[in-house]
Formats: sequence, structure tokens, C-alpha cells
Amino acid sequence: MNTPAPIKLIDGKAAAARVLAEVKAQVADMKTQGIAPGLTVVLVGDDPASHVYVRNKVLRAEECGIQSREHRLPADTSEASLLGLIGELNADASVHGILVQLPLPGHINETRVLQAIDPLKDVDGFHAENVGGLSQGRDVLTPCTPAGCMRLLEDCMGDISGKHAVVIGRSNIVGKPMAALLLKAHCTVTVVHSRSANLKELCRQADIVVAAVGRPRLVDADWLKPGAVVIDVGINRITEGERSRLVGDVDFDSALPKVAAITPVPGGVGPMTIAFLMKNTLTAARLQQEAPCPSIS
Ligand SMILES: Nc1nc(=O)c2c([nH]1)NC[C@@H]1CN(c3ccc(C(=O)N[C@@H](CCC(=O)O)C(=O)O)cc3)C=[N+]21
Repeated sequence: MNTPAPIKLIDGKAAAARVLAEVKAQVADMKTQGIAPGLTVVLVGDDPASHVYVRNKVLRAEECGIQSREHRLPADTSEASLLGLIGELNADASVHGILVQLPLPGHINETRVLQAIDPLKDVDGFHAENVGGLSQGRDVLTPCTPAGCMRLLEDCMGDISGKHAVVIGRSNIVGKPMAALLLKAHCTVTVVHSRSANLKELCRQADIVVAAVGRPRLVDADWLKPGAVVIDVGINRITEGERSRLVGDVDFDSALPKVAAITPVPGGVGPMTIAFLMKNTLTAARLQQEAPCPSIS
């Protein structure tokens, strides 16, 4: 009898469904205590790529019983009026999570806006208070995509302590927080980026590769050690002949025969990002219930 081929595909949709089921049960429990977790998304301008994300988010929120609200503001909204809205949302006790969709139009200072969000409502984990807390290894609101990637890695590998993880990309949204989470989980962490001299050679040493650079199919089999686990964060829309499709930062077909496991695009990290946004909204609601003073744990 043939032994079945090992399952190499990491099913992000199924993993996200499990996270959402946990959240749903905890939301129901919270409602019995008279608290209905609520998430508010603020969209400035009309970036078409944002729409899929926002639509999926509303659907997932409904599924797990989280109230979601949206503020759509015109592209020429002033920074002052955006800051004014954030002030109102900070003061509104029915709003537990605030997400300001990025990127913002060029005339608005992103840092100033993110810093205006109450750190206890910062479900993206982008406020300096939360970034600093993560860097210290504290249990703070953590960026959704890296948190989702960690769950996928734990589901697939169990304990990852001592593994060499290579993170490709150093963004504030994914690369840097991912590196912090991998360190917290006791990995040896290498962060590489577009200026790294020996990108491919470093990547070849990795037990875990997290690709988050936004370069379609940059990483192929030649970059990978046999048996590596690959998490592909890239979501790149490309046109091939007549049709447009989504591909990751990893050349999936090339990598598949060589890896122990890999996330597909779509259906990998993306659904987990949204699931962790819901989880963070629940966490935020809890933090606000507990903490009249700043979140120092
Ligand atoms: N403040 C802020 N926080 C964010 O987390 C944030 C943001 N701004 N701006 C935009 C990006 C993008 N993003 C996605 C999340 C999930 C999918 C997702 O679920 N993608 C599906 C595919 C969807 C499709 O078919 O097009 C998948 O990968 O399977 C996509 C994109 C969150 N973002």
C-alpha cells in the first residue's frame, strides 16, 4: 500500500475558520456580561484594493457577532478632520476597535493619525505604545498579519523554538512585528530586504521563510532549503495574458516540491489577517473593560 503524500498545503481558510469559531464563542460569552464588541473601520479615499478587504471584514465580523461600522471619507479629507473623528471614536464606549485603512492619501501624516488612536483600541497594533510593548515581549495588541502567520506556523510545526526564521521584508506592518514575534517564540531571526547583499544564500539557511516584500514570485525553489516551511504574505495582482490573478511573493509551483509546507495565495495568510482582526477586537474590548489605566503588563 502506498503511504499518502504528506499534506503540504497550509489551509489558511480552515485555520481562519477555527480562529473565528473561538472568537464567536467568546463574543457570545461577553454579550452575556452586557458588552457587545464593536469594530469601526475608517476609509479615506477610494483605493480599489481596500474594498475586497473591507467587504471580507464586514462579513467575518457579522459571522462572529461583532458589530462593525464604517466611515468612508472623501480623498480630500483634511488631517484635522480625520483626527477629529478619531477623537470621537476614542471617546465612544461602544467602539472597542478602530482601524484606519492604510495607505492614507499623501497629504495626511500617517504616523500622526496612528498615534492619535487610543492604544487600547488600536486593533492594528500600529501605535508606538503597542509597537514598543511587542518589542519588549509584552502581551499587547499585535498586528493582525504577523499574529496570523504565527498561528499558522504553530499549527503546522508546534514548538518553533531554536528554528532559524528568515523574514524577507522590513515593513512596520509585517516584517518588523513578524521578527519580534518569532524572537518571542525563541527562533533565531534574520531579517533580509532589498539591500541585503546575499539575500538568496541567507534564505537558503532558513527552516522558516516568511516572505513579505510585495515582489511577485521573487522566491523560488532555488532560495529554499529542502523541508523548509514557507509563509507567503505577498498579495500581488498580476496580469497574465488576458486575465488578472493574485500571486504571492513565492513562486508556489516551483517551491511546492521542495518544502515541508507552504501557504497558498489566495487562501493562506489573507483570511488569517481578517480572523485576527476579529480576535484583536475582542481582546481590545476586554482590555477596556479591565483597564482604567494604561496597559502595562
Ligand atoms: N490599517 C490597515 N490594516 C490592514 O490590515 C490592512 C490595511 N490597513 N490596508 C490594506 C491591507 C490589505 N489587507 C488584506 C487583508 C486580507 C486580505 C484577504 O483576505 N485576501 C484574500 C484574497 C482576496 C481576493 O480574492 O482578492 C486571500 O488572501 O485569500 C487581503 C488584504 C489588510 N490590510
